[in-house]
Amino acid sequence: MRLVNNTMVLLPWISVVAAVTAALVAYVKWAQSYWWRRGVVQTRPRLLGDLWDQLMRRRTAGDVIQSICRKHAKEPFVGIYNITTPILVVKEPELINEVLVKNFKSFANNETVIPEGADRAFGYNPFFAASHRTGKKMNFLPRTRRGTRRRRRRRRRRRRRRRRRRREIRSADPGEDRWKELRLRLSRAFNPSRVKIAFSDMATSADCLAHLIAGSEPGTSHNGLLLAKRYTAHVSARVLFGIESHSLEIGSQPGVFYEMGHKIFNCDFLQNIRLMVFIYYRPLSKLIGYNIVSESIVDFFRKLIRDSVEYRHREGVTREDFVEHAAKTIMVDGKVAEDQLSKLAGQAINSYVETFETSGITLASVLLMLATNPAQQERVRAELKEKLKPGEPLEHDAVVGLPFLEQVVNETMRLFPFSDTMRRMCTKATTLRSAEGPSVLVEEGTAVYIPVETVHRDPAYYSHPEDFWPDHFSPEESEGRPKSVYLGFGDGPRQCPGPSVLGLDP
Ligand code: HEM
Repeated sequence: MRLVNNTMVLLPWISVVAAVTAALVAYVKWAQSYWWRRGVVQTRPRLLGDLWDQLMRRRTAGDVIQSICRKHAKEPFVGIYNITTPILVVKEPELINEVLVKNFKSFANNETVIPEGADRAFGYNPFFAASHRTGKKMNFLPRTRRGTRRRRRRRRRRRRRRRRRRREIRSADPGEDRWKELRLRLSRAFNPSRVKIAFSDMATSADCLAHLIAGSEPGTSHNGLLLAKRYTAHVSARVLFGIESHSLEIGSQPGVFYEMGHKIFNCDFLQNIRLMVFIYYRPLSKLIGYNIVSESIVDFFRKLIRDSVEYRHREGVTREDFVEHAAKTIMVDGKVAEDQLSKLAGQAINSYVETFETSGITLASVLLMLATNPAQQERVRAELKEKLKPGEPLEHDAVVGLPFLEQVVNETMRLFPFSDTMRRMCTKATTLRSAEGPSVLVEEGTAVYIPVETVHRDPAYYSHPEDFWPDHFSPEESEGRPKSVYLGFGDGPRQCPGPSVLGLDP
């Protein structure tokens, strides 16, 4: 009797929970039919979308998207969902070129934009900076005629969603071309004389690395990733700050520069949560704050800049590098202007990250590929022996003239691209038309993903897609291959400036 009474009391609550759950599921399923409603082939997402495995860190985004693309091999684009947010994955090379290069105006931003000053480090990185927007009001969809009450309600909901999306983009975008300004600053910082000094620093660091390896006990095995990152930490400290970091000294620990670089990407629990929120639910980032890089790292760089600027001012030392640029900005009447220091620390962290992490991982991958492919390693050695004179200092021109080594680096980045998925944001509504297939109207505020790993391993463009085969980049094999199917450094106006600042052809 009591059991029946209890059930009667709970029944309304159970009904409410069941109704709310049903409504929620119905909403999610409706939202996840966005592409289907527009006639675009889409996945059959789970309740939490297609990128759930990436969120749970079970698989990389590149891997998840590659599986989806292979399932829909014939489609020029596929619709997927991050929970309920629609994303368009563009696979056809001509359309990739359209998104990255030809129609840059419509895809001018990366998916993630951090407003200036919102993050103490990444708010100063061109990658996260918004580019110019036209400011015109967009007509997202063709106007439909008067319909039933249900249709009108749907249209109203759609309009509300669009307004929300516009607001989101505008609040992240200060309205000016901040991206252009940051790119310009970067290219000015790396003028030819600056690159010459940087190259001699790299050569000195390479000598230190060679000494470290030669000085180890016979039979010692080295961790390739650790060695590569100790090298890039050494180079970055010299090139950017003119400091001898000791990260390549025999028998010593990797040093504080290595530790700092490591800490930026291996953040603590709280920073990890901020990072997850930042990637998956950005509106919340505005509430809890971006600041993905921890305060202790910013403090380290703040102190480094202050001490270096003061030291150089005291001793009359000049050297064309980041510290010199900092000194021009923050030295006022022989004193450091503290209010500018945090901004410069943010810029320093970005410059450090760009050299330490990307180049370190790429170098480690090259070492791994050469170690596991002795025949290709032999070809690299033969080229080095032929072109470089033993005992002579390493020269920029000599290194640039090593075509097989370049093929090896390109092939490594084909198999292990630093960015396995490039993520752009539609900044101006546009229609993407595939050569022979369907078209899609991409609305402002829709994320467009380029599946780099998928195109890099497409047998239509690479004869040995899953193997390490540097001849993929020989002049004969490269001939006729569409440019957009190799994206080691990206493409278009937002392409990585790294190779060009070093005088290389990206
Ligand atoms: C092997 C080393 C490197 C690799 C593999 C690499 C890779 C990349 C990739 C894939 C992108 C995205 C490009 C796009 O969205 O189209 C990028 C962007 C960028 N890279 Fe690199 N990079 C490397 C080294 C460097 C270096 C040394 C610098 C410093 C000069 C640098 C500065 C940047 C910047 C500032 C961006 C953002 C560009 C923008 O959005 O305008 N990178 N990099």
